[in-house]
Amino acid sequence: MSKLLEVSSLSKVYKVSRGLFRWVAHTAVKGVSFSINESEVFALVGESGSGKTTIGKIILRLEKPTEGSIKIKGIDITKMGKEYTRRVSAVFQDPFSSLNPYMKVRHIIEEPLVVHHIKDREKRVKEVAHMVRLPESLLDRKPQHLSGGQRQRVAIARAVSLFPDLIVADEPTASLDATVRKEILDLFVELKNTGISTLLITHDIRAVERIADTVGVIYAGRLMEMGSKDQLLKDPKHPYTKYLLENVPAKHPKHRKADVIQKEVYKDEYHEGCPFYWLCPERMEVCKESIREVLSNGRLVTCNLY
Ligand SMILES: Nc1ncnc2c1ncn2[C@@H]1O[C@H](COP(=O)(O)OP(=O)(O)OP(=O)(O)O)[C@@H](O)[C@H]1O
Repeated sequence: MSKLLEVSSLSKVYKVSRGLFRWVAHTAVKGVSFSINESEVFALVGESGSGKTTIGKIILRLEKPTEGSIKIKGIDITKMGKEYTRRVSAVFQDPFSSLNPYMKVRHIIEEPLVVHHIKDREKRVKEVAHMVRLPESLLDRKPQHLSGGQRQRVAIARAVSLFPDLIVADEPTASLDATVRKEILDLFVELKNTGISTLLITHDIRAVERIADTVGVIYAGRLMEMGSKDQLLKDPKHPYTKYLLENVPAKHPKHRKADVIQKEVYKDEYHEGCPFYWLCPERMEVCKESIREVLSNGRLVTCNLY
């Protein structure tokens, strides 16, 4: 498989206001590197506030990185013009707010084709509607007359209308019920089989289990572990990955473990040490000061235990 997207040493520091004329630096992403192959579903999984969306936004060129670079097929994305929006598209969590309520579905799907001066648009709209299993009879409706699942199909149809190389899908199923969620997730596998890769951004391990090929686990802006889905789910190495897997929401709340992750750990004081230090059952003194990245056979573990 050949490499499609290469993210190298990506960092993002936000300036956060702390009152009048007072700003503090907040590191949302720190030294993250990974690559996505052609026809691959790469899942970036982590809790709320871990930096997943920020990485997605940087890949979509909606945010600028503080450090690091991103290349698509070897070309730096900052050197690419409008062509980049043809190659990389996005699907967001809430299709209702991301779709124009005043436009008919066919025009929503057609919009990127107009921007890129594509001919034969009517044919292409029908083709992509078929690809995402959106009945043609819905093309003349407006988003408010569709169900949540149908709206997300419209958002995906628009995202694939230019046959991109990559879709950045940020929590694409978070607002859907369980059955529709599975159907929408399976769509990304079908798209993969047509050559479209997906970066799935999610906090949901079950979504990862269902469709990912490769998984990156992110915590407090750092990539803690990365490997194939089987490696990661069957043989997790990092104590944080183990924590995440042990805390996959149980079907009934009374079977869930206590949520021990405290928001206070998202502080910037442990610059060079492990951000999971205070919660890690296997922590060592050295983890306060430094953290080691071990890469072997494409599997990464950012932990002093290895
Ligand atoms: N524009 C911004 N200014 C300042 N801080 C920000 C900004 N955007 C994000 N952050 C902070 O950066 C960190 C990472 O946020 P991000 O949205 O990337 O996390 P996430 O893992 O996607 O979480 P969620 O699933 O809740 O969106 C958080 O601490 C967040 O508060």
